[in-house]
Amino acid sequence: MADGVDWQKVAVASAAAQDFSIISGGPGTGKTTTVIKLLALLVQQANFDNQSMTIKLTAPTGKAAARLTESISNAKHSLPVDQSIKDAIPERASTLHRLLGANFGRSEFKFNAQNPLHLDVLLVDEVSMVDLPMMAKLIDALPAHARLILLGDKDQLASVEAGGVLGDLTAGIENLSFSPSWTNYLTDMLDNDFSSYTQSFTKDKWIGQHLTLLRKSYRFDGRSGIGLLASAVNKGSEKQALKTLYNPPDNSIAWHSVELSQESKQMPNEKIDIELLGKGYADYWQGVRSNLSIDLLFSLFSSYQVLCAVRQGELGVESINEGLRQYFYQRGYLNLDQVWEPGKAIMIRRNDTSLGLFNGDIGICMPESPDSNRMRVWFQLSDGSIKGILPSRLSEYELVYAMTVHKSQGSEFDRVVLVLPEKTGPVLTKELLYTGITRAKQHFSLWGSEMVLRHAISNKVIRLSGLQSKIWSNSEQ
Ligand SMILES: Nc1ncnc2c1ncn2[C@@H]1O[C@H](COP(=O)(O)OP(=O)(O)OP(=O)(O)O)[C@@H](O)[C@H]1O
Repeated sequence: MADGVDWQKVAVASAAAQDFSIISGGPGTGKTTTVIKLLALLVQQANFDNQSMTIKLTAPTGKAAARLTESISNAKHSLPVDQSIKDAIPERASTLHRLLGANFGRSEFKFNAQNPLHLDVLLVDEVSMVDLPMMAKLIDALPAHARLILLGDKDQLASVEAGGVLGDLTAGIENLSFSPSWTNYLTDMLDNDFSSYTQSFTKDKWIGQHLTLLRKSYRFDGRSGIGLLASAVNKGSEKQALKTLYNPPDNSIAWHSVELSQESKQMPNEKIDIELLGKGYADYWQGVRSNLSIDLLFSLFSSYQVLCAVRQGELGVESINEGLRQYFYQRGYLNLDQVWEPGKAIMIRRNDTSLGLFNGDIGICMPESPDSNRMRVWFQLSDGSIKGILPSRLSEYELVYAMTVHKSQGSEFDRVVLVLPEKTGPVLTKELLYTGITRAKQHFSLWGSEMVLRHAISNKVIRLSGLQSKIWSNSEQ
């Protein structure tokens, strides 16, 4: 293997030279930093050739698109390039549904093979959440000359729907091999020796040159509690994960071990401490009482999140949400008689294109104006703007003081609490744990029994789509 390779540079060299590339990396490995430089380079090349270039940014959910909008606009401002180049890079990302022109009441998208999208470069973030049918529709809608760049973390949970496209496409990414011509290209461009990558190259490993794995996290020190725990879980190492939890190297992680009763070995004999979970929202409720702006309330709300691995059961998202609602009532934050009142936070459960809302969008209930009693549910749209909707117009939604790990994909929070279920089960996998842990930027705390935790770490998602075998079947991974 080539030593001292800067994989961010490899990613740029790869995506600049080819129409299709995938950049995978864990949190803080520099996906945005890399891609913003890549976009600047593509614009510069187009300017040089006297061509205009239309770039579009997209992500599977509103939340992920809002994060992409924020991170691209931040990264763009610190780019050391001419303003004209910055101006050609968009800041606003849309959801995939919006990009493809979702039509209310119709299953077909406006943009498709017959009516392709108007763009030259498409950047898709959080690709781990995109399922196979959606990816197929997206590829169909691309014009023939388009350049497609996919970003994501291959180790995260795959989409709940059919087919984990990113996991399948990147299955052999840890052991890449390159064709001799590609090796020469990288060697010339980057001044590193890539010759060891040609050794096991066979023709069917064509995809290797389209993949780059960013390996170094600039956000977490690899030796921090969150970094060590995420890496232990990712490697499936129960021993290292438990060692990190029992003897954390710093105060970025906490472990609330729930002991199992001797008789059943299945039920925790200690209930979860709802008060402790609820206290994490104290700043948010303070903000609600002080009538802070919706922007500020969203930022307070997203600084803390309770996550659950499952929906049902005593430690599932439904009962934890109910427990939190009762706790907020006891604290005087909520009045259980009122359906809609300041501070109630919900998540949309079904796309509603007529309202411009998508499954997973989060809404906060607050008065229409500071001196009004009329409530609206406010949503932060993918472009960063805020939209207020009359509660009576909302149909399928649920409370969101706690959410499932699946729903948390594409979001990050300063502090995360992950509640494991009482019993093991097929949904509890190392990918789910890894996704939950890596949602936390500053502090992660885990509630659950050691037995359930051990099971989760040793349980891998089994992928059912045929894409992986089609691409990698003859390759040694
Ligand atoms: N090569 C680098 N050298 C120093 N700092 C870097 C480098 N690459 C990225 N960073 C810094 O690391 C932090 C995370 O980078 P970035 O936001 O690009 O990562 P990311 O993979 O997009 O993260 P995520 O998707 O998890 O939000 C940023 O503060 C960025 O400035």
